[in-house]
Amino acid sequence: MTIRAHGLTKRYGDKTVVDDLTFTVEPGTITGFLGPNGAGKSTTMRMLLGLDTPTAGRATIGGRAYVTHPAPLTEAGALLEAKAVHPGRTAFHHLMALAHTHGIPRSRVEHVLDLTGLTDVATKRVKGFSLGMGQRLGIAAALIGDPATVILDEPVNGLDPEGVLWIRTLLKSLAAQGRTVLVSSHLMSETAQTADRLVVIGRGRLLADTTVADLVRTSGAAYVHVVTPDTDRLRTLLTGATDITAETPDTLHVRGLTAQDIGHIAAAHAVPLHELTPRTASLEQAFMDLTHDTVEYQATTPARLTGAAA
Ligand SMILES: Nc1ncnc2c1ncn2[C@@H]1O[C@H](COP(=O)(O)OP(=O)(O)OP(=O)(O)O)[C@@H](O)[C@H]1O
Repeated sequence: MTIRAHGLTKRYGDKTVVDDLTFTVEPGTITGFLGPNGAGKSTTMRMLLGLDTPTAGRATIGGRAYVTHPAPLTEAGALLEAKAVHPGRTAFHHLMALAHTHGIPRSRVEHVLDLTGLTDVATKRVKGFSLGMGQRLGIAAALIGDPATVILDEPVNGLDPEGVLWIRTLLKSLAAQGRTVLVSSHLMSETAQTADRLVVIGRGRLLADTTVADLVRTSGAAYVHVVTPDTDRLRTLLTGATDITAETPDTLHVRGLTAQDIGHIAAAHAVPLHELTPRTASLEQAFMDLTHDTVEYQATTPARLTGAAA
């Protein structure tokens, strides 16, 4: 089932939290939904699921609004932040109650408990659960209807490294089964290890709808590190470069040309090269470059620490 947001907009008073967002999430892929804190990810996900009404625009799953599906839990399962679970209930009873109201058999409850590694604690009360166990229970609930579409808001929150790895494997298997997987995060490096595509937002606006590789390539942070005894000559030959900086007397950092382009040009003009290395920015850097202007709360150094005030 394809998820589509078309011109999706949400305003609270005069604040536009989601601003004319249009994107598509395809089946069989994991799409990472990225943005700094407060970018509007949760609000967008809530609108996809019909929990918030858009001020303008439309959100559809499989061509129709989520709430109009006859059996929504089998169409889309979701983990949203701060999901209320009755603390006195056991994990098993929580899931059974959910299954019961949706005509889902007990065998499916047992299956999702097993899938999320909660079988051994299924009869424990939820109030004794760690953050990670609560998160696993939320994921079990999201998967209970065997949904074609899975929407998870910050699923790795509170998980230890083993849990993070488990989530990654789970998401990959869900996508491999042909499901549509949309997963939000504010952690680029974590998302890049799992996602096929990235939808990046900042202050509610679409900043990129791309693949990980393309994001790094187009972020402007990729360059080629060139070492040559003849930097002056090479500089004059690299007319196609968008930017050339001299790092040391024999080192150039070249943007806008590939290592292959530079190698060919140098060979054609018999300029000796001692090093020719493509260097890409870290994903974290690419993400920060992209979202920098949209971060709500920029860190500033308090005057006290700079010695400006006693
Ligand atoms: N009910 C509401 N009334 C007013 N403002 C709201 C409401 N819900 C969210 N906001 C504001 O909308 C903005 C986006 O919030 P949202 O939770 O969607 O962002 P997010 O990208 O999910 O952030 P985070 O990563 O911190 O969870 C924030 O500035 C938030 O304060």
